[in-house]
Amino acid sequence: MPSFLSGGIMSETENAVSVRNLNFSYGATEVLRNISFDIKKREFLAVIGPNGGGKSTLLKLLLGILKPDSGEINILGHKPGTVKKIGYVPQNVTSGGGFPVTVEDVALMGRMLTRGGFTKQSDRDYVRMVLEQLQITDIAKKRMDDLSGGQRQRVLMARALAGEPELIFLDEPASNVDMEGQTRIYDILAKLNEKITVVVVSHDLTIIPKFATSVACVSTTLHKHDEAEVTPDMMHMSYGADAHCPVELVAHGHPHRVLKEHK
Ligand SMILES: Nc1ncnc2c1ncn2[C@@H]1O[C@H](COP(=O)(O)OP(=O)(O)OP(=O)(O)O)[C@@H](O)[C@H]1O
Repeated sequence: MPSFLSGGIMSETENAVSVRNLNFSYGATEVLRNISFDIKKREFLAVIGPNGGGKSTLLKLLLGILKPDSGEINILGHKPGTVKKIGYVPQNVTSGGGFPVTVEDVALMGRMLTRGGFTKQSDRDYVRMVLEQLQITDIAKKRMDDLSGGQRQRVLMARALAGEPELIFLDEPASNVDMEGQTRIYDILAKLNEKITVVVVSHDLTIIPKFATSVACVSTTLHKHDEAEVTPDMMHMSYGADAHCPVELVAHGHPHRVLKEHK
């Protein structure tokens, strides 16, 4: 059976993402200061950091939704917003948007956004296969307004994957999803990561040892480690000077595993 997990032809640039001296403020609120980092192709980067640290803002800059105050961003060899083969799953999908569109239509729109032209039967077949792999075929004809938050999140993931991206950004993709759904999402991302670059913002540090190949901590500045480990510096940046293990580390049954050093 064909699978969207087997697609993804990489373009020729060495890095999927390169950022140099990036600065961004919302008015007088400085959000990101002098950030430089690279994401290599086929990395699985986990982006962590405190609430309000600038993680979502960074993703929006990489996607070209926001413009930097200064600095350079290169995505698959191009300027942000000009590359089609990028998937994005946004955070907090709290409403269906009030549009009378079905799940199938949303996923198909994702495919047509990156591929252009008219919808062919092959596009419909591909979308059906993506829905199957995400186990949402049963809701294909439902309207977005009639879905739970977790279902909507999976539909937006389907929309991103339907475009056969080379690089996918996900902002807390499992936040509205139960444990079984979370495992399914991360298993799919791990499989996708055999072919494409994955960047996931997550508060759940337990994904790091299981899935990530690198970790970046964003708290106005950015510290990146090209290994799947959270250092004491990152803990300090994310959770403050008196940081103890976050609840998720214990609750998911992997206490302390991601910590290089724990005091
Ligand atoms: N549209 C906006 N206008 C003004 N300020 C904003 C806007 N969006 C975000 N901010 C502010 O920018 C800062 C960074 O927000 P951002 O959402 O990027 O952080 P985050 O790390 O993704 O947070 P969280 O983990 O809570 O999702 C915060 O202080 C936030 O209040």
